[in-house]
Amino acid sequence: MKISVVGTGYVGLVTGVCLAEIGHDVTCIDINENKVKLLNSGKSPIYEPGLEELMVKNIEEKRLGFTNDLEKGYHGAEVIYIAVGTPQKEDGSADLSFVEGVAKDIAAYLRNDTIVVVKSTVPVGTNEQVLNIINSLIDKKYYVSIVSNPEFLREGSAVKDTFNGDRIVIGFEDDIAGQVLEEVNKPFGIPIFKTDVRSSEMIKYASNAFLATKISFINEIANICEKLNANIEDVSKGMGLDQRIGQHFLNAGIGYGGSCFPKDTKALVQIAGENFYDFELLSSVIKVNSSQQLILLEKLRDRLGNLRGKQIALWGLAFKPNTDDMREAPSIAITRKLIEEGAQVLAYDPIAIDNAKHVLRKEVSYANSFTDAIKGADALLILTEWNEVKQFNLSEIHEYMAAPIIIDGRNCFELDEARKANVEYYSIGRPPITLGK
Ligand SMILES: NC(=O)C1=CN([C@@H]2O[C@H](COP(=O)(O)OP(=O)(O)OC[C@H]3O[C@@H](n4cnc5c(N)ncnc54)[C@H](O)[C@@H]3O)[C@@H](O)[C@H]2O)C=CC1
Ligand SMILES: O=C(O)[C@H]1O[C@H](OP(=O)(O)OP(=O)(O)OC[C@H]2O[C@@H](n3ccc(=O)[nH]c3=O)[C@H](O)[C@@H]2O)[C@H](O)[C@@H](O)[C@@H]1O
Repeated sequence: MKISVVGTGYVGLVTGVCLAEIGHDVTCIDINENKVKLLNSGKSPIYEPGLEELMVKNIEEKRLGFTNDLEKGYHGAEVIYIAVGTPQKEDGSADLSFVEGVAKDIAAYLRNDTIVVVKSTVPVGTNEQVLNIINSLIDKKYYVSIVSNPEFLREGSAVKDTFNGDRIVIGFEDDIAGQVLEEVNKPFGIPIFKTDVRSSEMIKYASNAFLATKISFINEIANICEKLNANIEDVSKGMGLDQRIGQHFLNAGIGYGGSCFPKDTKALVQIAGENFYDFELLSSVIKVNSSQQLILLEKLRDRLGNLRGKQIALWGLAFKPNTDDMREAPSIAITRKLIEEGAQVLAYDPIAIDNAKHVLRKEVSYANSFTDAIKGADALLILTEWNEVKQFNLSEIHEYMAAPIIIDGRNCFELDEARKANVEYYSIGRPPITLGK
């Protein structure tokens, strides 16, 4: 099938590459010329395990191309995927200007019947709006139908998720369009859940909101565990063994970040509000997450007192491991506060430093390695659970820090390990390890 994918961000690029891999003839369109140049030279603009290799393979096998020439990009497409951003506006609602812009572009270049698939995360009713925009602008001899196909991939495992997802959701009113999308996706071998367009749009927001709720819930349980000297790791495991609860997304930490949970939870509260419904539970989830992002600082102040002039090392800046994405990373709020309180911050992240430089306060300095960051530090804060962090031999920390104080926002180490390594270790929802204990 001849497919065009509009937007080559985390979702569009992965979708385009994976659709090519299952045999479709794919053209990816982006208005960002630099991105397209990079992509055409076989380089991925984002860090995503396995993506670049698969991309190069499909370019070589002539099933995948990139362009910023809209006429060429849209020409002859039987299916057009919209995968552009839907960022958060100031009031929390979703900014649909990119999606609407693409709808106008599609109308301007349409020369055949087409199925438009909305992959971007959009408020209920947006698919209808997109179809109305296109239909109001095109020659009536062309027939356009719309299919909602929300995306559930996670950054850092996007390619793997695309080939191994739990479900593919397609929402449609036009049965033929639904059948075509089912055919397009069949080679993935993933169960396909069919529904109407509005329910499909809601499935995406409800799924992200539910996952965010799990995280804020377990973080509050962790905070209570700390007061009661219980251990959140065991509490999560014990809860997760109940299949009705499930073991996933019960890792306590410094809260969720990233390009989607923060914006999609806020957008859903906004959508509910516009329809005269106060989504109290989700509003609390968001509030809990904001406080949780700063919980390490409370622990740091408890231990060091005033932070003025203190040298603080940070391990990890990205909102999660295996990605260079810094959007809404907890490190942004944490570094802002540290700088405001007069601390000197030296940070290391294996992948995200280039992006971090654009969003963190300019006072933050960057190290060349994890160990470089902790040399002479008064305390270490762990913000991202990179494998290199989890595999670090804690006993070696004495070579770099005279009196190691570690405040771990991602529970990377077993308490016993910290005890044996003779370090002071404060984590989330677990008893502290203080020297001699
Ligand atoms: N990042 C993620 O892990 C996930 C994102 N989503 C949703 O997918 C959508 C896309 O997200 P990302 O890929 O993160 O966005 P992104 O911001 O990384 O990429 C969007 C791309 O669209 C391009 N673009 C904007 N207007 C255009 C136009 N008129 N024509 C062609 N290209 C255009 C931009 O240049 C950019 O390269 C959002 O709605 C997001 O909520 C859904 C699931 C996962
Ligand atoms: O809509 C989206 O963009 C995507 O949002 C999330 O994916 P992503 O943001 O890439 O990453 P997650 O692995 O879900 O992690 C999100 C945040 O939650 C945090 N998290 C996750 C799980 C957990 O148990 N505890 C926890 O604090 C992570 O550290 C991270 O900051 C969803 O998992 C995807 O299904 C969805 O497609």
